[in-house]
Amino acid sequence: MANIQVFPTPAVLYHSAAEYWVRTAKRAIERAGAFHIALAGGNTPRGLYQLLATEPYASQIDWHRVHVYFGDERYVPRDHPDSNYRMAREALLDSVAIPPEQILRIQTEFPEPELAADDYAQVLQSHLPEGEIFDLILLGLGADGHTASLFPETPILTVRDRLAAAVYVKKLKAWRISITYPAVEKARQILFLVTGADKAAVVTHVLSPSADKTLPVQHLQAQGEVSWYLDAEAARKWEVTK
Ligand SMILES: O=C1O[C@H](COP(=O)(O)O)[C@@H](O)[C@H](O)[C@H]1O
Repeated sequence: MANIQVFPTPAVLYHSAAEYWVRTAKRAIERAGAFHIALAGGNTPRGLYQLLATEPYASQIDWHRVHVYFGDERYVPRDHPDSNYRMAREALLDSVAIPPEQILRIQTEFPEPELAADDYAQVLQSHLPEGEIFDLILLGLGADGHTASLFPETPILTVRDRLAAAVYVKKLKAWRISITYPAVEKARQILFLVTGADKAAVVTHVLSPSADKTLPVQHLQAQGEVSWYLDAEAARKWEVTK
């Protein structure tokens, strides 16, 4: 059963998510000496990343022990405005003392997206602790029900033998590279961040136990703890129907 919390504004949500990150990082570092986290891309998490780079959060985290991965990436150069890595770098990674070799971005320099995905699958296998388990994966939710780049009606949804894969998203006319269901499902903790009125319909669908299981996020068989942090706008229809 997921833990679902609704916050009045994105700003309040970001503070709670920053506290969640700090708690989870401290616990992982106490337990294993390292914190392995996969970041979400898109717009929603930017405010969280910016907050983590400031006080009172930044000094509570031992950044030297943080290992950063990405849940998905657009197949664009790393300094492209659409790059998830660029967003995270500008909002957080440039401002904190994570050793560069512990920032494991999805390398989009490969001539084919499949090669970039194969490379990232190897990176995950060789860098994640035994069992390929993330301590925390941050995820978003698209209005069409995608999470990471697990888009509806795409072949990546059936991939279970690799930790990362490439996917062509017809409606975007673009390639993405994403971690796959098995990589997500093994995580110790998953935190979804969803804000904005444009997500209200999909939030209601995804969080209603009786809704048709048509969206990728509904097929996630998470083994660890799952939390949903919603702002009031995103939760508005769900709160009415629950
Ligand atoms: O394209 C993407 O979309 C989702 C949701 O993004 P948001 O801006 O609507 O929050 C995101 O989680 C994913 O990482 C990203 O590549």
